[in-house]
Formats: sequence, C-alpha cells, structure tokens
Amino acid sequence: MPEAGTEIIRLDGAEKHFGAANIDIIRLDGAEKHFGAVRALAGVDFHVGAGECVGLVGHNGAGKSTLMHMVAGTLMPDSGRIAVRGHVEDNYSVPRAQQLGIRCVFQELSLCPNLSVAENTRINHTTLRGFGWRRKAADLIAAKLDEIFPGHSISASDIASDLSIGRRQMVEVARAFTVTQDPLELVILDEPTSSLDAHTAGQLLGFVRRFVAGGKSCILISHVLGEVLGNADRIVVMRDGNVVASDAAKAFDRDRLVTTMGGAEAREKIAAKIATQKPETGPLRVRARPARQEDGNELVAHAGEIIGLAGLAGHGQTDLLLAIFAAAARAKTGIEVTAPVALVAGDRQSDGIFPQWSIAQNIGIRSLKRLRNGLLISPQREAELATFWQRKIGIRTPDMNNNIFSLSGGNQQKVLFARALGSDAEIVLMDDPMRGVDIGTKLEVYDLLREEAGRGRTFLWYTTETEELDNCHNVYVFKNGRIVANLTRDELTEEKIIQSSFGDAA
Ligand SMILES: Nc1ncnc2c1ncn2[C@@H]1O[C@H](COP(=O)(O)OP(=O)(O)OP(=O)(O)O)[C@@H](O)[C@H]1O
Repeated sequence: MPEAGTEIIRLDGAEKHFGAANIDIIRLDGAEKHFGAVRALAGVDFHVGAGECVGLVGHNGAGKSTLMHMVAGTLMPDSGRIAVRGHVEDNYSVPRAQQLGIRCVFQELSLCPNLSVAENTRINHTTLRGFGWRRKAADLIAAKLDEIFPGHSISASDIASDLSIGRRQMVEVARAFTVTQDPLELVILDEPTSSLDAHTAGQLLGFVRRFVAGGKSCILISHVLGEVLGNADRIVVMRDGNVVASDAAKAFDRDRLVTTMGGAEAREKIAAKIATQKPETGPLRVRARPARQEDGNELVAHAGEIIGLAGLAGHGQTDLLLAIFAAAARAKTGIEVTAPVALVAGDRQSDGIFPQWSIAQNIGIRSLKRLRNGLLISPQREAELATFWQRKIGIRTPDMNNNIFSLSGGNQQKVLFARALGSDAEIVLMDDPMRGVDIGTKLEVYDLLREEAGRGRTFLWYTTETEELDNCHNVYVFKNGRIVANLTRDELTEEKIIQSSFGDAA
C-alpha cells in the first residue's frame, strides 16, 4: 500500500510512487512522441527538483525541444505520464503549466514583431488591464531587464521588430521571469544565450544561479557545453530520442559529455587543437568601411581568408555584413566586393528559411543556375545536391522533401550552411551562423570552412562565441558601429577582445 500523501501513477502496468517529501516540480515517465516516421522521443523519464538547475544536452535532433514542449504543455506525449508536484496531470496544457508556474523560452523566439516590448509583456499577464496597464507592463519588464541585464539599452516602448535578435532574446528571457498573478516555479531556457555576446550571456547565467539558489528551478539547454558544465547542478544527456545519462554536473567534463552525446570522433578533433595557417595573400575580395567609421579603419579580406567579426552583440557587425551583401548587387560607397556573395543568416526565422518549401528546395535556392535543365529546375539535380549536403553535414531527416519546419532548430541552421556552401559564391558572409548547432556538427563545419578557404573561398564570420574566432586568420573588433581593433591570430585572446569591446580603442 502507498503511504499517506503519496500518489500512484500507472505506467504500462508499472507502478510509481511519488512521495510527499522531496517532490519533483515536474516528472515525465515513459514519454513517447512520433512525428510521422520519426520517433522523436522513445519513452523518456525526466524530472526536475525544486531548487535545481538541470542542464539538457544532446546532438541536433536528439529530442530536447520535443521533451521541453511537453514540460511546457505545448505538446502532448503519444504515451507516458506527466506529474507536477506529485500530481498526475491528465489534461496538461499551456494555461495549466502557466498556472502551475512553469514557463518556457523556446529556441525560436516568439515576440509579436509589431508590438512594443511592454505590449509583448502584457500578452503573458492578462491581469494587467484597465487604466494604466501599459505603464504597469512597461515597469514590470523594465525592472526585470534591469535585474538580469544591468546596463541593457532596451526601452519598454521599443517595437520588437526593431530590436536585434540578441535584444529580442533578452526581452524574451526577461519576460519569462516576470511575475504578476501566477506563481513562478520552473523556467525552461532553450538555447538562451545563442544570440548573446559573452558579457550578456554571463549576466544571464549569473541570474539563473541566483534564481536557483532562491529555491526555484531551471532547465538549461545549450550547445555551449561550458555553460552547462559551469551552471547546472545535474546534467541530462539525450541521444536519438532517449535519455542516455543523468548525473551530477560535477561528474561530467567536456570529453565525457561529448562522448555520451555520441561524438567520439568529435572528441579526437577537440584534442587536435585547431590550426589555421595564414594563407598566402590572394586577390582582394572585400574592402568595406562601416557607415559610422570616421578614422581610416576598414575591413579587408582576400581570397582564402577567414576573417572574424567580434565585439559585443549589436555593435555594427551584422550591419556591415548586410551592407556588403547589398553592395554585391548594387554599388555602395565605401564598399568594394569583387566576387559573388552568399549570406548565412543567424536569424533564420526572419531572414533565412523559406517556410513553405521543402528541405531540398531551401538548399537549392542559391544554386538555381546549376540546377536548371533548360527553363525548368531539374528535380533530380536538386535532389542530388540535397543528398550530398545531407551526408556531408548530417542533416537528420528521413526525407529531404519534407517541409523545412519538420527539422529540429539546429538542423534548420545546417540547411542554411548547405545553401551557402553549395552555391557558387566565392565570398560567404556568416552572421552568427552556429545558433543552435551541436558541437559535433560545429567541428565538422569548422573543418569544412578551412578546407573551402584553402580552395580560395573567403569567409567573413561574425560570431558571439569567442572560441570560434580561433578559426579565423584575423579578427576585427566592433564597438558602436565602428572597427576599433584588428587582431591577428597570434594576438587573439578573450581578454584582448573584451578590452577592445569596452575600451575606446585598441
Ligand atoms: N513538427 C515536427 N514535424 C516533424 N518532425 C519533427 C517535428 N518536430 C520535431 N521533429 C523531429 O523530431 C526529432 C527531435 O527534434 P527536436 O527538435 O526535439 O530536437 P532537438 O534535440 O531539440 O534538436 P536541436 O538541438 O537541433 O534543437 C527530430 O528528428 C525532428 O526532425
């Protein structure tokens, strides 16, 4: 017989007792989910305790987001049970999760683009109504932004679509932590730092630690393994729809995590430190002066070079890449571009993905000339190109003719890479392109970039992940829309970049 204060949950004949003491905030047992032929979750057990930060890691397509959609109430499992604080939830849903204090910041940002920051906050707090609701919503979000990201320069009256992707991510995270009527117990953060620079990411992770120390709970999903190792209490590793490990964070190191995720080869590559030789200087490919640059500084890139763009997010790196992209089609003062250009967008939702199209069509769109057979696109050539890239960078899908949104976030990002690298562009512009890409694939892509640069391609690469700059021959640091430093590979250190980002010049 169960003890008083406990509940029995029946799971395919098995019985489970949830004790009154030490009750988990949430517990899923045997959660299964299929999308057509894809088994996204193969019967997963998962729980989060009060005052616990659980790190969730796994390769692209491992099932992390699907599992989190269940915790947040946006997806129902095909089978399995969900219990919140020991009570089985038979009709779990988003409103129910909200009522129970469970919130989620998904990888694909969800702010309404035409509404202000305050108005977007109001959507989550229906009790903010009547006279003065706008002021109250503005105060609520401003206070939370100040608490999490001191020194942010976001105003509650800013319209969401006017904000950079990094700032939208900050608003979305802050909004999840605002409280009015409903309680706040557990926040799921799915890749919360993917568009944040190192400084802002540090602010958020510091806040998460304080939140958890105060007895609340958090699930942190990240492909930046150092973030998970350094901030989670326990780490859960997923692989192909299963949980394959769950252990105290202290019990893991980077190598064990990568191996458990299924990246034994990746591990060897990590050990074999990245070596990027400075190439012989080839012909000029790009010469570009940022619009706000008043001194003589400009970005110069030659054939075969991988050039990094660094500094705090939103300081003009994306603007310069977009200006170079535009200049390839139409002459622009201060910018010289000598070869065809492709862009890998970081903000795939608004800039990169064609939502109605298949995965294969999304890859082929930049290579139409090559795919043409007479006047029409040859489906066979399109399929060949798609299959080549599916193998090359491991796009996880049973069918490349499926819609692009059937892919996990990281796999969508791989499609954008395939589109640019599969094209005839000699210059590839990359706007923080590794958003949500897993560690194994990242290492594959780094190799690919070096290989392609060796063949004479030029890469201009803005990244918010400092480690990635190790792949570059030299790095331009941006501040307030201007280039403030040009560091060679030998000079490149995190301190030097931060010093240049915050100082007047370097
Ligand atoms: N709406 C959908 N339709 C079809 N398949 C889907 C859908 N959502 C997810 N899948 C599939 O389910 C599997 C798990 O995807 P999920 O998004 O949970 O992975 P993930 O671990 O979050 O990956 P990532 O690190 O890339 O975000 C993938 O194979 C994906 O293609």
